[in-house]
Amino acid sequence: MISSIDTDSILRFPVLVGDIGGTNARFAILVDSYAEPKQFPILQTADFATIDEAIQSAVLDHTSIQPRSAVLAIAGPVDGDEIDLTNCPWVVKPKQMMQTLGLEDITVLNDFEAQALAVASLESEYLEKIGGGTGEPNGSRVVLGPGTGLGVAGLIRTRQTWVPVPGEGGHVDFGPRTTRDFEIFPHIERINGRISAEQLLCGRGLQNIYRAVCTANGVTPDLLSPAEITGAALDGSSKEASETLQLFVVYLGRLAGDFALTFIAHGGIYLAGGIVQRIIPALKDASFRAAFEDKAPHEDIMKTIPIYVITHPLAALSGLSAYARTPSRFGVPTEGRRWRKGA
Ligand SMILES: Nc1ncnc2c1ncn2[C@@H]1O[C@H](COP(=O)(O)OP(=O)(O)OP(=O)(O)O)[C@@H](O)[C@H]1O
Repeated sequence: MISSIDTDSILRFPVLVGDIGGTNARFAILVDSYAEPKQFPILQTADFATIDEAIQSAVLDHTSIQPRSAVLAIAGPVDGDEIDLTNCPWVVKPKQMMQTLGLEDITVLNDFEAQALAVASLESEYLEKIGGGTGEPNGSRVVLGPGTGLGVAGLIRTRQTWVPVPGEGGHVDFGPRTTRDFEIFPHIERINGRISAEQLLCGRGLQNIYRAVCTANGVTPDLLSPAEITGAALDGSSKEASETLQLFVVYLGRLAGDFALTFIAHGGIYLAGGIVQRIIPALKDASFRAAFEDKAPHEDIMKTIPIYVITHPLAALSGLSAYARTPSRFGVPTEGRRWRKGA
């Protein structure tokens, strides 16, 4: 019987850890509790028909180590024995994976829980601080990651353990505030009539803001990908791209401030994913922290809360590895998300 906070949590080594996103999947094997993870090259989910095939040919065929356990983080809700990924056709079928891949024990978590586990365990060398504030070591933390979508998770400390709080915070409503916002927002694409934070704060969000800025200015958009937009903003070659990045940073600051208030996150706000790592100079602009702190009547609290960009290239894998080594350090409920041979 598996209890809701798993007391029988020890994982048998070797442990396969995997961070499976919409576009990329990253895997590593932990041979024992002390060894550094053995990493495998990042693979594109589109290159493999199934996750079983990907693990077999990109991991198991390249090592003599046979993992006994697996901890996998996926972008999508973990419900039932067949788990669909949100932005990818793979279906995770733990019972089948035990047979095809020789695993005895499989735990499936949400990708932002994995980011939260990373926040609880990363060394300071992988954190770049943006502005002031001093984190309280045991204070609540929030991780926000604009990537293919927008992920949000909380992390709270209770009874000597870190408890990740997964959620769907990327889908909260996001409204205009400044005069300029009111000019731009009518041109932002809506989903069922509404603008959620994810419509603005992810790769697609950069494109949405850019197109809306171009429409508001009466110019034809000529930059296509999120990378082109941030590239043209950072090298100053496009006025609309520059404004897009400024707005992106301000909107991210506002939303981060809202979640900091929600959790009273004295432990800090942690920004995850590939986009923030690429726009650190823009996040260092005073407008980002100003938007974060602009939360009357709580500006004084906001000033004390630190913000960090996670610079670790494989942060989620590092969080999963920390969990696999000592699951009891973390309050991760595994009921309905852990499959064991013979259980
Ligand atoms: N230089 C860049 N500037 C802005 N956005 C970028 C840049 N390079 C890539 N992107 C966008 O970042 C998003 C992917 O984010 P990220 O690299 O964090 O991946 P992810 O969401 O973790 O991916 P996966 O779903 O595969 O895990 C895509 O929308 C992509 O277009």
